[in-house]
Amino acid sequence: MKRKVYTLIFVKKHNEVLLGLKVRGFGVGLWNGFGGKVETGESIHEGAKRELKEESNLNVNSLEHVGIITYEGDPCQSVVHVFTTYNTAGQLKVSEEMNPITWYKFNDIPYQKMWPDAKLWYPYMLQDKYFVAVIKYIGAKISETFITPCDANKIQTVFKSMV
Ligand SMILES: CNc1ncnc2c1ncn2[C@@H]1O[C@H](COP(=O)(O)OP(=O)(O)OP(=O)(O)O)[C@@H](O)[C@H]1O
Repeated sequence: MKRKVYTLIFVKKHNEVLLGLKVRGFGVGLWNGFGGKVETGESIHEGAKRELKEESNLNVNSLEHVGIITYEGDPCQSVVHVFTTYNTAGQLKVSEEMNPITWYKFNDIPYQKMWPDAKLWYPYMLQDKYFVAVIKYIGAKISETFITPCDANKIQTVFKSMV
């Protein structure tokens, strides 16, 4: 079975993270990082940079790969590669996909208006701790989870085996 491959990028500064409210498509009405499907012919990093630009107008040189989330069951079977960055260039702008775009303090993340799995792995992402997660959904509800911290070398090995 071929899984859809997605990227999810979190722009961070000090104790704040940039989130956008999804105004169309998958996860509409929920706050999320920036990202989308990796397209044929582009690398996962290229896809991540393109989506960040399309959705927020921000440019980024280097992204840190901090997590891999595998989603089982509904709403779809997918792999999401999670990246963070502290370094962006350009003027932040809302887009047709994300509006508004807001800095949220780490202790004020709107988990009640996000995918239900977010609160399980954001603590890792916010602390730049590498992690691997498997989340199984039945309909809109989580039925099983497995989340573990992972050292940076191991996650790179897993990542390379997937690309
Ligand atoms: C189920 N639990 C989940 N929790 C948090 N985030 C999730 C997620 N499942 C998918 N995601 C992210 O949601 C975005 C969808 O993007 P989506 O709009 O479908 O992709 P893309 O921009 O390519 O679509 P267009 O076809 O161009 O509209 C993308 O960032 C992807 O990483």
